[in-house]
Amino acid sequence: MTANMHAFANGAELAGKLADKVAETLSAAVAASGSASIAVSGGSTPKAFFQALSSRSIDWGKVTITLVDERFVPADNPRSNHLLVQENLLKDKAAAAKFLPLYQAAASVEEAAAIATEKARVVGHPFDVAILGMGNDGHTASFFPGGSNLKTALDPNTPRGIITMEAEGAGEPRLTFTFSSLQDARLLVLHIEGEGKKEVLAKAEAAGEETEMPIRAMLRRAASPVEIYWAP
Ligand SMILES: O=C1O[C@H](COP(=O)(O)O)[C@@H](O)[C@H](O)[C@H]1O
Repeated sequence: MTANMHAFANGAELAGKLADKVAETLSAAVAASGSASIAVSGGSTPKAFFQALSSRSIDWGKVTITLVDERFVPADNPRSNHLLVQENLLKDKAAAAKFLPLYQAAASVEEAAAIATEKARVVGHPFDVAILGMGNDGHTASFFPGGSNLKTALDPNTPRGIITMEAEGAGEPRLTFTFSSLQDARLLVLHIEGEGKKEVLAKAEAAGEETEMPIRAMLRRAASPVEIYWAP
């Protein structure tokens, strides 16, 4: 519905300010309800933000961290988003947080999605914080253009939970929270960096089909305002 742009001089400044905002939101949630939840993205962008957040003083033992999306690979695979979070966020003060993985050692990605959905029932109604990324093709989470389950993923009537996605640009089969699971996060952030991503965002903000650039679903229909954090 609404998007607010927050532009920073560089990635380091963005990482610090975003970590401050997220820490404030998680601490407020812990104070209000005794627990807090955050779903984060993978990819190359969030590393510095994860490191900044891991040093913030939050009652981390009451915080559950999960992923917006994941590849169907175990946590020791270099392409695993879990591994990225393990190495950059689940350390320092944040080492006390609980982590809820999307990958499950199941016989199929469909089975893994069902197990992960069951395990995730306890968090995110709504998430206190969701941090989205965006690929150069306009995907967010694992909502890929041409994705096998894209229609279901973006359907507002698809229940909260994790579904599978396969797409040409995705590499491995994916596990992804649905649009309905993420769009009402109390703090909904789109974290992007670089001039190229700014151009992709401008294209996504223009007219066109959601299925061509699935980030449009968030920009157009999310119940929460999308807070865009950008640095060159
Ligand atoms: O595939 C993925 O990519 C996007 C964006 O990644 P980036 O490397 O361009 O920052 C990310 O948001 C998503 O979680 C990840 O699985």
